[in-house]
Amino acid sequence: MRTFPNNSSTGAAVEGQASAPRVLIVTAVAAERDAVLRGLQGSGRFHVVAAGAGTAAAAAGTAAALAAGSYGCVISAGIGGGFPGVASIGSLVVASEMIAADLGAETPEGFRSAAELGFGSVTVPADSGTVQAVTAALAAAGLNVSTGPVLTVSTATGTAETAAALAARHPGAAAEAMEGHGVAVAAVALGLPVLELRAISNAVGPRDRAAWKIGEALEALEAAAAILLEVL
Ligand SMILES: O=C(O)c1cccc(C(=O)CC[C@H]2O[C@@H](n3cnc4c(=O)[nH]cnc43)[C@H](O)[C@@H]2O)c1
Repeated sequence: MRTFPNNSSTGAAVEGQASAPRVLIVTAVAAERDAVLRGLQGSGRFHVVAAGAGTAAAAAGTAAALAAGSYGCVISAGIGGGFPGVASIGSLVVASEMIAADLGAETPEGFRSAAELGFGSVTVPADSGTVQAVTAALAAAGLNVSTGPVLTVSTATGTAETAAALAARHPGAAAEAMEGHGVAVAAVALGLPVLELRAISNAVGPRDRAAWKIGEALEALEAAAAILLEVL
């Protein structure tokens, strides 16, 4: 059982189930929230909200939930696209870092990130100890899990060219989704450890919406949530 720094004003977290700090899980849509809730089996220590798609909704929803309650850890969770050869459909990805991958500017020389343009970092590292603990627990449960950077994008990748460009800019990128960096920015603003967990529904590449395995991904998300119960 891990403990986390607690953002309540009443004191530090104490080891043990009864006093362990609460965990906030933020999904985009209700189907993702409901899959997580099924896995959590009614545990009152987790609060799960569907905040909407995209970083603005994710950051605002996370900030609102954190303002209304006391939490020791925040998780962005949902389905996502997996980079071919790194994260296959139906597998899980635990982010090592959450990267705002399309925050920047196009220039005649190509894309420049906001960090390269001098506007500050576009990367939020996940809490490394928790990443290791969660990844190990998911693997021990027999789930197919990998760890690597997860890219937050405003436009889902739909061509092989964009997929290749993202992979080249972010070596080792495991997945892309649309909320992780927003959740992470809100959590870090309050000094809370943050994670991102994605269940892979589709490959990052040429758009083929009919091929998305949403049911399979939601089942993997539910199974992963059941493991979170044991490890957090
Ligand atoms: O149609 C449904 O039943 C359904 C059920 C659960 C989730 C959805 C979504 O469309 C979720 C949108 C959410 O998914 C993430 N996502 C998934 N694949 C990608 C991708 O390849 N690139 C970017 N984002 C992806 C994303 O976080 C969206 O917010 C539908």
